[in-house]
Formats: sequence, structure tokens, C-alpha cells
Amino acid sequence: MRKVVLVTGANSGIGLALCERLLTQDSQLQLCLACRNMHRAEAAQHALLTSHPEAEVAVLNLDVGNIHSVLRAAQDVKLRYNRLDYIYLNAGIMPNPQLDFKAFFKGLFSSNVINMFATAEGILTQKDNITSDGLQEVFATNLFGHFLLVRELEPLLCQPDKASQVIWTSSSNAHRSAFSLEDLQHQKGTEPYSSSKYASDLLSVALNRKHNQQGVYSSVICPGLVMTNLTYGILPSFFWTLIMPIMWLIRIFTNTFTLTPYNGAEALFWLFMQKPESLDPLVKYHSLTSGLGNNYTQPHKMDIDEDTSEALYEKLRDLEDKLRRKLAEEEHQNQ
Ligand SMILES: NC(=O)C1=CN([C@@H]2O[C@H](COP(=O)(O)OP(=O)(O)OC[C@H]3O[C@@H](n4cnc5c(N)ncnc54)[C@H](OP(=O)(O)O)[C@@H]3O)[C@@H](O)[C@H]2O)C=CC1
Ligand SMILES: CC(C)CCC[C@@H](C)[C@H]1CC[C@H]2C3=C(CC[C@]12C)[C@@]1(C)CCC(=O)[C@@H](C)[C@@H]1CC3
Repeated sequence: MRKVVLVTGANSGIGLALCERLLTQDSQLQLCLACRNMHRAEAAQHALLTSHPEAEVAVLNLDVGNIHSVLRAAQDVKLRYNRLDYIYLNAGIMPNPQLDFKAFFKGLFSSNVINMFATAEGILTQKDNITSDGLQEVFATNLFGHFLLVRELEPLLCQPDKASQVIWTSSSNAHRSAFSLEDLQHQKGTEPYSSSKYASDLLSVALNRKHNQQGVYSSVICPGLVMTNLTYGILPSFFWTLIMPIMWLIRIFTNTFTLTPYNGAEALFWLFMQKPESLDPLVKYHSLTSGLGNNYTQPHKMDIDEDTSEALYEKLRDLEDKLRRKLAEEEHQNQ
């Protein structure tokens, strides 16, 4: 039977590289590119079909940061497919990133330098926006929209005869210290990206507890530091051009500098080939590239408390109910 794979944020960077790798591995896939910008989605579809003319590649309009769009897209998926084997929750944003140069240079001469290059801990902040649904944009995009999508697609994921995989593109920038159950959307802090990624790690653990018995397995990965639109947004482009040779030099000694989207997609691709029952729900799978350029995947235990993951799940369910009620009232008023 042909596998059905849906990838969010598939039109660029790691998502697009993953699609290319999946089709190279299995040209019989039914691949669905879920993107907010149809122009870019069609360009990605065209590129994939040029290298894999026999493949089935569809596009789906999905803005994960917009509740209406998520509900509409999920409805569309249910009409098109009768099951889902893999759902890659990859779309993500880091708006208005600010690099703290003082902390960066201090870190360069500290014993924490390797950790700093691998996780950007303590050197990166963002300024968040509010969505039309009234949510914090990073939370809505990186976490909540994906949560709602999984909830809506449960009937396709929970199939009696075959296990399915939910795979989150998380980050080693996910820090427990940036996350708080009392400020789920990270309205008060300056590290919404880190908070949203830590929340996706927690949510993955909760999804496993809820759905393993129904054959749904959730995992999280970190792609390492990859040069994509997301990272290019952190510093001015001339700066990146200047430091690129240094980045490739650092790559020789730092396996977390995967740098290319192809390398960054390694753990996502590796998970595609694993038996989901054999995966550890409490580890994050890291894409790594050796000094000689060889890619591999390594599991790292996550800093997760299972009660917090349950509490997060319940809070997201409450928020979902609240937003659904609001939508129903708005529809009622418009009639
Ligand atoms: N690059 C890196 O070093 C790292 C990246 N990651 C994660 O990897 C994932 C992919 O990012 P990356 O490839 O680096 O960056 P890109 O910016 O290249 O890709 C992000 C993708 O997400 C899409 N996207 C953003 N917002 C939405 C939305 N509201 N609805 C639908 N799609 C959306 C983008 O679409 P559009 O083109 O329309 O903007 C784009 O296709 C992200 O989750 C990121 O956090 C994690 C660790 C490191
Ligand atoms: C001279 C240098 C090589 C200067 C580079 C400094 C910084 C711009 C990078 C150092 C660590 C990087 C990093 C990320 C972004 C760019 C840096 C801060 C990420 C936060 C990108 C997104 C992620 O999810 C993380 C895994 C990355 C961690 C490391």
C-alpha cells in the first residue's frame, strides 16, 4: 500500500529537503505539501516533480498560525485521504530575532562555548506578534496550530491495522527555563521560540501516553544549525556571507553544525525508516554531521517531567474548546 505523508512548511528549508529525500527513498509515496503560500507550495511541487516525475505530490493550503485555516485544511485532508502514515509538523517561525552580541562574545571565552553554539542558550531573544485569533504568533504557529491539526486528523492517524507517526521538528534551543505552564503562550518573556519548542517536546510525550494504544507514535527531532530562511533572518545577509567560511570551519569540530537542509533533515528521514514501536518517547533525535561530512542520528534524553506534559495537554485542550466556542458564536452571529 502506498504510504501517505503530510509535511507542514514543506516549501523551503528542512521541510523541502525532507520531501526530496523521502521521494528518493520511496517514489511510490503519496506526498502532501501543506503550506500557507500556494505560490511557493506550487514551486516546491514543481521542483519535486521535476526530479521525481512518477511521484504523487499534492499541495494543501494551510496556515498553521490560523485556526480557520487549520480546520479547513484538516477537512480537506479527510476528503482526500482515508489514512495518514506520517505527519511531519515542521513549519516554524522565529520572528524579530535579536542576537545578544555581548553575551555571545562572553560565551566564546567561557567553558560553555560548545553548548552555546549548539543551543544558542542565553544569546537569542525574539519579539513576538499577535495573530488574528488573538494568540501569540510563535505559540500559535510552532505549537497550537499543529496540536489542533493532529486533533482534527486523529481519525486518519488512529487506524487499527497500521501504526502512524507524528514527527515534530523541535530544536536544541528548547529550554525548560523558557517555558511556564502559567504563561503557556510566553506573553511575558523574550524567548517565545525556545518556549514553543520545549512545549512541543512536552506535547509529544503527552501524545504518546494518550495515543500509543491506538497506534499513533510521536517523536521530536533537532536538525542542528541549518542555514535556512529562519537562520538567515538572525543576522544581516552581508554578515552571513562574511562568516560563512568560519561556519564551515566550525563544522569540522562541531557535529551540531549540520548547515545544509539535506543534512538537517537526517533525523526526520531516519525516523521515516524506523519501526515506531521501537522509538523512545523520552528522547529527542538529533541530526548530526561529522567533520568528514557523514550524517547520522543520535538520541538524547530530554529534560521532561511527565506530569507537566499531561498538564500542558489539558491546557491546550481547554484553549481548543474555548476557541471552538468562540468560532461557533461568531458563525452564529454572522448567520
Ligand atoms: N534552521 C535551523 O537551524 C533550525 C530549524 N529548526 C526548525 O526547523 C523547522 C523548519 O525551519 P527551516 O527549514 O529552518 O526554516 P524555513 O524558514 O526555511 O522553513 C520554515 C517553513 O515553515 C513555513 N511556515 C512558517 N509559518 C507558517 C505558517 N503559519 N503556516 C504554514 N507554514 C508556515 C514556512 O513557509 P513560508 O515560506 O510561507 O514562510 C517554511 O516553509 C522550523 O520548525 C524550525 O523551528 C529547528 C532547529 C534549527
Ligand atoms: C562567528 C559565528 C559563527 C557567529 C554565529 C553566531 C550565531 C548567529 C549562531 C551561534 C549559535 C547559532 C544557533 C542558532 C542560530 C544562529 C546562532 C545563534 C539556532 C538558534 C537556530 C535555530 C535553532 O533552533 C537552534 C537549534 C540553533 C542553535 C544554534
